[in-house]
Amino acid sequence: MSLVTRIWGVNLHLAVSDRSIYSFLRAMSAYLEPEVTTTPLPLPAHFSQAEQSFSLKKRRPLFSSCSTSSASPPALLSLTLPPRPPSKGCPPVSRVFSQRPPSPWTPLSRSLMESPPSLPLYNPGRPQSFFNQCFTNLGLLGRGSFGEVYKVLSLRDGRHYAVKRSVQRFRGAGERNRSLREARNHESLCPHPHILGFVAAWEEGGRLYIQMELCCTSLQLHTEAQSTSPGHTLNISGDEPAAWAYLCDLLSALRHLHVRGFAHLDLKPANVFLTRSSRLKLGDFGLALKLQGKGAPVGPTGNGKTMEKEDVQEGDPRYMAPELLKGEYSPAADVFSLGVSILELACNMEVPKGGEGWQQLRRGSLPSEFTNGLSVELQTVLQMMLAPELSVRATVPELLSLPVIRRHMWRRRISLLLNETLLTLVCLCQSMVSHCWGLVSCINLPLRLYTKAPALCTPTKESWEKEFTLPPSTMMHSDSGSLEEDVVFLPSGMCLEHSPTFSHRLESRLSVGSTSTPLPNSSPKSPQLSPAHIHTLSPSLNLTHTPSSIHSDRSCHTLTASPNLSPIDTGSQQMDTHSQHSTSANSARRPVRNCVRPEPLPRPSFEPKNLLSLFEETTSTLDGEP
Ligand SMILES: Nc1ncnc2c1ncn2[C@@H]1O[C@H](COP(=O)(O)OP(=O)(O)OP(=O)(O)O)[C@@H](O)[C@H]1O
Ligand SMILES: [Mg+2]
Ligand SMILES: [Mg+2]
Repeated sequence: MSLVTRIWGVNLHLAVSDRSIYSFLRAMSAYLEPEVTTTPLPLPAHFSQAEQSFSLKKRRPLFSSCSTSSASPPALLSLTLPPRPPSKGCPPVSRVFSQRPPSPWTPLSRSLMESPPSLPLYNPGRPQSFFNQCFTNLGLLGRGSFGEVYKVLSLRDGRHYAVKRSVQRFRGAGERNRSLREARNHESLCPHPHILGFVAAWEEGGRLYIQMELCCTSLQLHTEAQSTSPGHTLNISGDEPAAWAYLCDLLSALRHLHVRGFAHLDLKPANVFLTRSSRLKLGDFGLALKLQGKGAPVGPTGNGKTMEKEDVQEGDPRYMAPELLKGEYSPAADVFSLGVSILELACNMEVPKGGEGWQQLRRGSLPSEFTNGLSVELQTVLQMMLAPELSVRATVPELLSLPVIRRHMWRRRISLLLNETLLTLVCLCQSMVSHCWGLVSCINLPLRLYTKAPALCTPTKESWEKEFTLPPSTMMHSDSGSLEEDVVFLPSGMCLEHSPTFSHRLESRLSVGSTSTPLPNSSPKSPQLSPAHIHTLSPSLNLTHTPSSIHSDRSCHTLTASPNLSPIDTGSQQMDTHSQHSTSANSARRPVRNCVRPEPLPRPSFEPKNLLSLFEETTSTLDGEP
């Protein structure tokens, strides 16, 4: 068959036997030909592989912050955008940091400026970083294009938080200012029940650190976990009631932002977080913009003052409002992004990154094959939010005044109130149980002293640090971070990941001593450290249960070190793993059970013991000693 097609004004005569060439050329000419009725929008910079149409959500490997232990780095990375391209116009990193600069700690938030941590918690004279002195790292929660987020235990107040650290060091003043703006914006937007809590921010070693409220997971991971859960069938009808609830929470967050003159500009399910009571919190203010004048749009259609181009960065193209491509920044962009997010969640569909599907959404036409299953009310609200014209698109106050939204808002408030009350009651019960457990431990103590059993102990932070402090000759000065920085992000257990270069550094660190057992998983590509590996690493390493695990379903081991620990035999190791799994729900509240013992003594198991068994075990152990 002969086909005549016109590309860039040139008529091509083709003998087409392959339909795919034909459809490709048609798609190309449809995109390139200027005589189409509506001019297609230019594509955002991130578009490399454009999805041509709408599709159901694909199943992805499950990864949630509540199951970080099973997440491999590739699975995690597949959920995130590619790293941002290196900024132009600044000297190479090696020149900026050729001489390793001292890493002074600079508080950025009001909270830290007004009450910085004092001695003995933080001592600036010590070689450890501020982070390392004030927090225990419990694992990686997630990674975005800008930062890595870790779950931490604050040694100041004993609570758990999330700490976000910028992946790259600032390359120039512009980048630093942009990064610091995230912290400033976040701080000025808190507190609000639907904004992720901000605690503190500081700068150290050319990186930004933001300490914030710890959430269970992101909305993106939550919905993916639900769609991959057993028994869940992949269908067009998503979860409309949940979509209404999400809409209510996020409209409330957006109202708060917009009233304060901010636009988020990166609203998407990955930047929305879920608390244990399933309350949604908007986070990641990396692209948030303080608009000139309350709610005034920025750009050509705004108040005449256009933002400097480098001040504004491109967000995720899937959720991006069409006018952002023309440089018009306003709160209306957030309404569009919220509309796309709700469409995705309500219809369980894959939002197109580009191509015809992307263009179609920006022309205001919803994919009827997906939206037909939704109620008319939700379809109408989505149409109002996804209107391509700024003047037609509904504002947040307009949406909040709709009777259907007001109705759902009430329902949502009541359901959150119930959830949170229930959760408080559960927490109360848990703390009562743990108090009872504490009493039992107190009764055990005199008996242990009497029988001269080794006291239960967890190596102190000081001993841990001592063990992990290398001789100066072995300190590494690579561009990706000093050894000290990796120790800052030292994984505290089997359930966490390392920064990509961590494992081989740990290996070299361990091989400095008498042990030279290599880490089986120590390649930067597979940096996860299994408990079995940790057990076989070195006689100086031991695993202890700590009572500080946050998620009861994920009892974390803590990698600790002590000078005179004995190697752990495989049997007890298996038993540990077993007991950890079988009693994971209780492990968070259980006192530390494994002990530092002299070499010949067998290591006690982690199983809960009563007074009698403890007495018997101790006496038999002492009897067996030479
Ligand atoms: N407070 C938190 N609690 C639990 N998990 C979190 C928290 N903050 C971030 N995360 C996890 O870390 C991931 C990355 O965080 P965040 O979005 O703040 O990083 P980012 O680099 O700014 O991302 P982006 O590429 O969107 O700019 C989130 O998608 C989420 O999975
Ligand atoms: Mg993000
Ligand atoms: Mg961000």
